[in-house]
Amino acid sequence: MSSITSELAAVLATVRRPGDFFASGAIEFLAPQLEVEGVGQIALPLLSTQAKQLIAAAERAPYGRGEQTLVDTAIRRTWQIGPDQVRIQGRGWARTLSAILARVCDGLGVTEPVQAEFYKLLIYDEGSFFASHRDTEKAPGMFATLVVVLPSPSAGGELVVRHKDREVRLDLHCPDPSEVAFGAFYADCVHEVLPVTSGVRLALIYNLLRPEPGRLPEPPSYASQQTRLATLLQAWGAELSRSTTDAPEKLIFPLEHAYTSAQLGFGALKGADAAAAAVLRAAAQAADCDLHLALISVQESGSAEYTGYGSSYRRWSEPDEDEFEEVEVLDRYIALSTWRRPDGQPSVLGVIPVGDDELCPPDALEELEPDEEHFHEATGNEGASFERTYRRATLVLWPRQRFFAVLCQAGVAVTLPYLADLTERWLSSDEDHTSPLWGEAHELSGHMISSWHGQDGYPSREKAPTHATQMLILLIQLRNKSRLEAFLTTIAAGSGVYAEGDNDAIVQALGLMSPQRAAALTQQIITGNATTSLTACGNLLARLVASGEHGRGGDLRGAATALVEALPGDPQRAPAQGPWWQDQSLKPRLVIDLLEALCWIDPRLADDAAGYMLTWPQTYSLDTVLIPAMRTLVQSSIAREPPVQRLRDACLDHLRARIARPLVAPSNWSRATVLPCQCRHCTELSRFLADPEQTTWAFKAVEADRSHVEQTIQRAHCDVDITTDRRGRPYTLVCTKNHASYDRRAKQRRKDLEDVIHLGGGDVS
Ligand SMILES: O=C(O)CCC(=O)C(=O)O
Ligand SMILES: [Fe+2]
Repeated sequence: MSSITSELAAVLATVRRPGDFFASGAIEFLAPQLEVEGVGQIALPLLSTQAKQLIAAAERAPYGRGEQTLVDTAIRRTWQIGPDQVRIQGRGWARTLSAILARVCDGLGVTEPVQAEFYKLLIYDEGSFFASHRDTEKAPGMFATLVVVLPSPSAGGELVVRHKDREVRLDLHCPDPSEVAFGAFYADCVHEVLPVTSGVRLALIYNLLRPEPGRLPEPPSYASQQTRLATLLQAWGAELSRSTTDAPEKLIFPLEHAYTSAQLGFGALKGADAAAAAVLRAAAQAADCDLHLALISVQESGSAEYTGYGSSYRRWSEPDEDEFEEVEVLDRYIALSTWRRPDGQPSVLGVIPVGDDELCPPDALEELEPDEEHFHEATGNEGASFERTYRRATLVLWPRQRFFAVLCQAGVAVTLPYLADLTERWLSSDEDHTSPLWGEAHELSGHMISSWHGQDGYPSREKAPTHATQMLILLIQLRNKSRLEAFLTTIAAGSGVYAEGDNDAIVQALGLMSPQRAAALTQQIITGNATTSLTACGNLLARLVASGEHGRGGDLRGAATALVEALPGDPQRAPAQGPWWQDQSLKPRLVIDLLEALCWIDPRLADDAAGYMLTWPQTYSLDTVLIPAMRTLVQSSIAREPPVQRLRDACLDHLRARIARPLVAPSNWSRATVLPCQCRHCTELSRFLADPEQTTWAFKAVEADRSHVEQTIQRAHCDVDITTDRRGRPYTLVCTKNHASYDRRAKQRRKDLEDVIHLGGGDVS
């Protein structure tokens, strides 16, 4: 058993504090009253005339080197106005600043109180910049710098911040004049302002201080955890790429805080969750893994015990939920859904099942508080039960190269549209099989085939193509012969993958292969499916013959023999019934398809099959199977083939024998009296039936007796119509004799005569 889940969780347990070495963003604001001594009120966005006035009132900004402050426009070229000359007021400004501070503290991971001290106003005109430097501590308690860029049209002037081996480039422009952009970074960061290429960049610089004494905040550093996680993830990925491994397919790390699906997103994680996500994100990147957020939901149900008997005052009220106790969890279902990607793009993933071995740590979901829990009282034959659900946000990882394996866990409802999209893009790219799109489709289809299983439940009534047909059509479009072979082999393996509706696509797929290979695969499909889908298999063979790809007597003989061997015979030895929705009764169409295929492939085999069917008339009923089949076959191209003639003759003999039986209309009202019951009432019924004069019999009796007599009439197919007279109790069953059995026989004879003519048996009347 792989220990990756415990190890990953152990490392992440030490990652508690969120935050990075920088923070940035934009925020809506109400323009402050900005007043500069010697210039007056400044309008925002900044006008170019006022920019000129500001520069006239400003001085060249110096930079610090050691103890000195120097002015050198080769190192720093920008204008500054000191805090004593600048007043920023207005109702909204204090609010804006504290909102900025809250976002900055979040981003830097600072939880203690922070004060922003205005340091200076900077005006960068075209060509202004500030080379790489580190800020000197300008006030006691200073731990970071905050830059607020006010609305003013400009280009260039990005702030580049470096910390250890990382670098970010902050573009603090706000296209919308109702927003200000801000950036902040810890004091130990080296940073620079790139040259402004046009317009003017107007920035307020603040020192961020910790007013209380104590250790200054520092950027959280999880470099060692990150390295350790990356190593763990890399080893896991390598393990998974081996063919035999018990490593989990994905890793699932439940978060601490609760998030609704609307709240779930990488930008909205709180506290330690944000810290874990940030570290995992970097480690995943380094180890070539995908990282997602998702909601895990656990549904449990099981047996419960009623424990509330003690409180007698409740006796007459409904039992209360907390008077139950769980006894045993009997059923548990865990799945992931509501996927969020780090880049905010929509995810193609749907509901994906969770393996027990994927949780980090393995006991992560134990001792959770359920979101919902219900107990149910015991009923007649079932004990008390409970059901409950848990929902949690999680971070989910898998090696990038295993993406398709994970996608397959979402099932064909997700993978088929994905494969269809790849196929369509490949088709319209006009590229060949070396195209990366084709490669992706090849890889995905491989995973799909190896995890393919039969239709769940009974097939829908809709005529939509089955999943197997959709898969075959995509593989045909991709001209991917190896995957087609593999998929046809999966279909051949039985277990409910194959359905008659797939024959069209199967024949098309087989058409891409050599006749020998196609024949071998057909034989496998028939061998694997004939017991459950005989009619479909017969139809497949007939279609294959009709496709004209296969020579007479040749390669299809094996498939044909397999089909003949699978024909049912002795009804005593019929195979066990399949699921209720599968109608396994023999259809005339099977006989038609079978003979059309066999007469072409091997007439001797066709003759064997015909003889076999005549041996088991109970299975191959003349009236419901063979005669209807012959009506079609005598019109077909194989009408003159000996096996067809043989079956036709048998049908004609059967019809003629029945026609020869006398048929006379009854001369009086006496009717057949052989009844399956001799009880008192049925004996009375029998007497009525035998009576040549009596046409109706009124049987006044309680419901049970009436319905018993009614059943006898139905079972014996008596020539009697029944109505119930509801006047007076008990009601009366009114039986009136008719000519039904004579009518039936007369109708049968008309049909028999017609069939004889249809089968070419000549005039027999
Ligand atoms: O203008 C900026 O974005 C940063 C200015 C700066 O680095 C400084 O004043 O020390
Ligand atoms: Fe600076």
